[in-house]
Amino acid sequence: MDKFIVGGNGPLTGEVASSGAKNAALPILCAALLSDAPLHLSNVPKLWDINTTKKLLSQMGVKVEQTGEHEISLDAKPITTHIAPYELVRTMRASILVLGPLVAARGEAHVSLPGGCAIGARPVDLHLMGLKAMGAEITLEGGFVHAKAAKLKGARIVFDTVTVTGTENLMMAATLADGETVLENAAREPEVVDLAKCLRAMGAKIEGEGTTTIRIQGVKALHEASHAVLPDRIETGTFLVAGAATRGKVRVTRTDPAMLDAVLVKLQQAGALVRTGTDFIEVDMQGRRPQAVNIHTMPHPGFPTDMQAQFMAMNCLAEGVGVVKETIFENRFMHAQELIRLGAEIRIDGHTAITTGKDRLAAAPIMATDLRASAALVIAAMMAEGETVIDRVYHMDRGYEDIEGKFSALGAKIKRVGRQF
Ligand SMILES: CC(=O)N[C@H]1[C@@H](OP(=O)(O)OP(=O)(O)OC[C@H]2O[C@@H](n3ccc(=O)[nH]c3=O)[C@H](O)[C@@H]2O)O[C@H](CO)[C@@H](O)[C@@H]1O
Ligand SMILES: C=C(OP(=O)(O)O)C(=O)O
Repeated sequence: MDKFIVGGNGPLTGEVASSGAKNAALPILCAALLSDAPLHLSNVPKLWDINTTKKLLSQMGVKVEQTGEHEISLDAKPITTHIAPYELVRTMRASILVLGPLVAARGEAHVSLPGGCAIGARPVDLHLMGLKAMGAEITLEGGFVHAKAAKLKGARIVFDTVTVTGTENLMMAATLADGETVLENAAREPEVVDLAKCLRAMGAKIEGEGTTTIRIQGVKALHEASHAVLPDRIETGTFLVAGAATRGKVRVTRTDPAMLDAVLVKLQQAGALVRTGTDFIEVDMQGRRPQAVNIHTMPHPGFPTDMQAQFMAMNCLAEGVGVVKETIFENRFMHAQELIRLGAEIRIDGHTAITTGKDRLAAAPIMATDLRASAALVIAAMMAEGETVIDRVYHMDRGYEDIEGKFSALGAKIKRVGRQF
């Protein structure tokens, strides 16, 4: 199993380019199932989750062709099966995103239930509730969701909780339903907007993405299209926090500052000078120690749960006390125990983590428990004295392209041991 060896270093400085967004690319790859015509994608990041999705679609009979380093063309015409097996789904929860497109376009889907994961229970009841409202017959058996519908019907669906992949699944399903579907209390994440943009390029009729009400008029069929995946705001935010935590100056290019409003406010509160242009963001700590910040995770445009762990890492060596409240997932503090192994002072009280900034952290063997926890541990290890060994970095490979290459370009001492990705 791969490990990272991370040496403590001074301020990170320099420039890195953002890759395409994992959380936009995954639903967009699944959208290919909606059509018998090819879908050509660019700016697709090189990640394990993308490989898993390619495998999942290929084993269904979809023709998946890597046409360039970051380009993929898909053709779902030759599809032979509508089964998403447990072996693939258990390694990537986002596999549930094949459910809506399969029922809508192929009339049937057998998708393994994803189950819980390191950050929480993560049920998919709202995905199923929406498909039922659209007329699908749903049964659960042997750990699988079986969904059937000769033709889905438009419906008004009110989410009682904001769900990103739930919104995406039902938006995709609705593109081919009879009549109008209205999604109320829909997720407003930029990745939902990017999916709508891709679906529209395929011929779907969608309005209101990026607001809490999305209207979809079903069409008979979708056609050939091309789409460039939007930049990864969480990857961008991770490099910016690493810059701030190490008292450095980091610029991330090929990004969009408008997607990171809540994160940039927190970086400013931490004491960073933040400069933005149309496609870059720069943080500059001017050598200063960061101030601890308080975080309250919320659906977009609130502070993203996927940035919570990285800010907690920064708070460990910051000036003062930082209170982090996690409201999206019930178990997203696994990184805290590992940060404590590096000498951090963190008290967990239910869904709140209270960090008191220390003067120093020191290296220790630690273990990554999920994707963003891994990023937090790398940031903390860069601030710790000595060489930290981080185990189970396969979590990080799920969602960060060439993470050690990009951190090294900023001056980090990070080395992978074991198999290369
Ligand atoms: C592939 C992808 O895009 N993953 C993102 C997506 O995950 P994902 O789409 O799985 O997260 P959701 O937005 O669905 O989850 C939000 C909350 O809703 C609950 N819920 C969700 C669905 C459901 O049917 N019932 C239910 O109760 C969840 O348990 C959670 O408490 O959004 C999360 C929240 O921004 C991010 O952390 C993930 O990175
Ligand atoms: C939680 C995440 O991803 P997933 O929903 O794929 O587990 C994430 O991207 O931080």
